Amino acid sequence: MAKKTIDQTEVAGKTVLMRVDFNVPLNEQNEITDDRRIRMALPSIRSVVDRGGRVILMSHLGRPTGGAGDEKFSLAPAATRLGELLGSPVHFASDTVGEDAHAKAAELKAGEVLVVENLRFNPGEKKGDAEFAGKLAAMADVYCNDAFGTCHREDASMVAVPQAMAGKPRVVGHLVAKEIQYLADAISNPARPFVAILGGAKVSDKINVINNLLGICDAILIGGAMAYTFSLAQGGQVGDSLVEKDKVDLAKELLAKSNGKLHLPVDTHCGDDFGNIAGCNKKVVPAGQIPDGMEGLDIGPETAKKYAEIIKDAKTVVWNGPMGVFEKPPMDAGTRAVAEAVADSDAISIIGGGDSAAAVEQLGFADRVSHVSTGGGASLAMLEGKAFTAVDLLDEA
Ligand SMILES: Nc1ncnc2c1ncn2[C@@H]1O[C@H](COP(=O)(O)OP(=O)(O)O)[C@@H](O)[C@H]1O
Ligand SMILES: O=C(OP(=O)(O)O)[C@H](O)COP(=O)(O)O
Ligand SMILES: [Mg+2]
Repeated sequence: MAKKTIDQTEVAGKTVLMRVDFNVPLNEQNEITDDRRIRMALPSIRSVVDRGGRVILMSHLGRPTGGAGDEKFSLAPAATRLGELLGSPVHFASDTVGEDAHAKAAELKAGEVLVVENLRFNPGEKKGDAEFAGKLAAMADVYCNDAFGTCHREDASMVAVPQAMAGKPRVVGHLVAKEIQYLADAISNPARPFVAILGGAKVSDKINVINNLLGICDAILIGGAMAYTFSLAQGGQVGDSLVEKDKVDLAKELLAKSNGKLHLPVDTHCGDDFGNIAGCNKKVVPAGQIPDGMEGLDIGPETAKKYAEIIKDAKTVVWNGPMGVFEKPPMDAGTRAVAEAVADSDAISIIGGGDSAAAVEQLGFADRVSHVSTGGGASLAMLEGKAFTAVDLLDEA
């Protein structure tokens, strides 16, 4: 059923608390390397600003642990970038529900925007804590969810906050409405062969979706760090590669029921210093033969060729997660080769995820795919047919 949108909501003189996904990729200098997630939130923000509403934006960024070094997860660079894109200054509060946020929210004038600091600096966010949610909810008259990349999460800002705002308008933003519509249409009756490509670093999250994808897709191509958990499951050597030991049994089960659908790398490009990829010792080895002291950083050239052959015949492709550490050449080669194969194919192609979107943009393929989605985990959840609690609880149109 269609959800009520921000455009259908009276906002003049009101404060709109908008959940966005400003979890943008940052480089080592803390500069935003891809601002797509901010740009894609502009229509909803402008919709409120242009009609004389006040906007309070909240988001997470990264996965802060509550320890030293968390400063690098500040949303301040995202707020600055938003101001540049809007062409007007944006206020920034150095806390989320503390004194600074309250003072700045109270001073906010019609047509102005306030970004509060990273939601995940508060332990209550991941826990879905009602007290934390209540403090956010009390700041506004309207709730808007425009955080497509986070719609598969049940964090406080996604679920407990709109629950605490029952009785007030709780609506979807442009981006969420548009992404859900596009993905639902593309995957409800996919042209076949239907190929899923899975990579990236969030192995423990994303390995869980493979079970359902085996029943939906014709081929699943594995790259990124997930490959090494499968290598371990096959008794291979993974050196210092990123692995999820407690997912090895699941990987074994998935291999046993794969029915030839699950495709694993045949070779791996590895290196001996993640912190200095350009300058370290590197070599291509057969999959499952990564020496001690080295770690897998990309799929090898034979794997890229094998995957390109499968992609060539695909009619639908959904891709989440880079094939390697694409930010650091030469470990961009696998992601580039797969992106090229997807761009050259005549398949409907959807590439989703904060980092995957950055990869296709930086490698120059964004204009040659059907849809670049702001959500990785979120688009996979849609592909699995999972419902989003964070959207279901919003008002019907
Ligand atoms: N072999 C690997 N080892 C470590 N990190 C990897 C490897 N392959 C890819 N990555 C990293 O995965 C990250 C993206 O993962 P993820 O967040 O799951 O994807 P997305 O944002 O597209 O959903 C990238 O920053 C990339 O450097
Ligand atoms: O970047 C995100 O997802 P993605 O890496 O799957 O695209 C979202 O902001 C969700 O972040 P989370 O996976 O830390 O909850
Ligand atoms: Mg990511």
